[in-house]
This record gives sequence, structure tokens and C-alpha cells, in this order.
Amino acid sequence: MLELHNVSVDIVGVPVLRDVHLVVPPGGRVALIGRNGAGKTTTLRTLMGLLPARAGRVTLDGREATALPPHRRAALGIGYAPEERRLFGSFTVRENMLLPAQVLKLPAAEVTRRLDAVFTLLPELKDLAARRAAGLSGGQGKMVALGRALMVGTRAVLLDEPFQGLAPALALRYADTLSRLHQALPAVAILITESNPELLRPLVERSFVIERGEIAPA
Ligand SMILES: Nc1ncnc2c1ncn2[C@@H]1O[C@H](COP(=O)(O)OP(=O)(O)OP(=O)(O)O)[C@@H](O)[C@H]1O
Repeated sequence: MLELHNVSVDIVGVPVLRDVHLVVPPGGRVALIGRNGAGKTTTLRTLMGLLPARAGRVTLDGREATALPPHRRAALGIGYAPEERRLFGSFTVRENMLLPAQVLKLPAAEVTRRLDAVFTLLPELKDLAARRAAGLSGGQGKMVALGRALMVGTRAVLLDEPFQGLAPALALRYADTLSRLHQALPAVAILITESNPELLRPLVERSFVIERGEIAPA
């Protein structure tokens, strides 16, 4: 269970999240819906430990995580796919996917096991494994970012607007991938941000709406 308890976050002195309460149950599929600038990315970055909370607490399975740096949260099984993907262009797809697992210094056998599991789930990544990330299309880049998040996200993956900018056919394929992901790894929670609530309705069990940094159940 990943939880924000009454979290407030300021960026350069401006309140961006206000008293946010958000719950992502184990294996749950949760949407965070909001317009541009509503605070979706800030919420995910706060969950990941990339932004400090001015007030409130972050917990993982009831354990205090508010002060944990991002790599410690990743080590606890939280994967993050940022909206802008942040792939290293000169690295291959495989190298990009391996990076977070290497940062966590996971044993080589475990890294290989996880990579194989992600390739089984997302076979198109296996075909792209040797390609440089710089040459990927936007849709391919999103799949790589998902695969990379799954390399550490054994409990939860946070996906920031993965449908943004995808052509309709690719968006359908991505949605299908998320459904397969849930079937194959039912224990892994998925938190997805999006501006269009209709797009995620078939994929999630629960939605939260965020407006000007405040969350209410949809
Ligand atoms: N580094 C920053 N400096 C100043 N303001 C910021 C910064 N980062 C975010 N903000 C502001 O915080 C608010 C929330 O931003 P956030 O990126 O979380 O929104 P979002 O819902 O993810 O929308 P988008 O899809 O446009 O990124 C916005 O008003 C944004 O302008």
C-alpha cells in the first residue's frame, strides 16, 4: 500500500500540492486525473522522493518513507516512468533498462531474471534491445520507460501521462500492454496520470481527480 497522507508540497515557495491524500492498494490500478499544471507530476515525484513534502507523510505498507531518498524507494520496489521518459540516447534499450537495477546493485542473476521477465511481458522490447534509445519513436520510448520502471517496480509502477502524444493505435496497444501487465503481475500496483478520464476508465479500479493541487475522489 502506497500512501500520501495529507501531503503539501511547495515548489520555489509556491504551494503546488495541498493536503493531498492518495492511496494505491497492493496490486491496485489507480488513475490520477487532472489538467495540465494540476499537480500530477508533482504527486508522482513526491511519491518517488524526488520532491520533499513540506507537510504530511509518505508511507509504504504502513512504513514511514517520507525521508527516504529516491533510490531507497526504488529498492523497496517502486518504479517510475516520467512523462519525458529520460532515456539516455547514446545507450541501447537494454542498457537503459538495466540502469536502475544496476544503481540498486542487484545481484547479476536477479537482474537477468527481471530482464527476461520484462522481455516476456513486453516482447517488442526484446526486439529493440540492441537499438540506441536516440533512434526510437515516441511510442517505443514509452514502452522502454515502462520496461525500465518494471525492472525495479516489483510493488508499484508510477506512470506519468504515458498516453500523452501517442497516436490512437499506439495508445490502444499501450492500454493492452497495461492489461496484460496486470494479469501477469497482479501484485504490482499501477498509478497512472492522465488528463482524459475516459481513456483510463476501462483500465483502473479507482480514480482520483486533482485540481490546483487538491485531490478529491472521482
Ligand atoms: N520547477 C518548477 N518551478 C515553478 N513551478 C513549477 C515547477 N514545477 C512545477 N511547477 C508548477 O506546479 C504546478 C503543477 O505542476 P505539475 O507538473 O505537477 O502538473 P501536471 O499536472 O503534471 O501537469 P503537466 O502535465 O502540465 O506536467 C504547475 O502550476 C507548474 O507550473
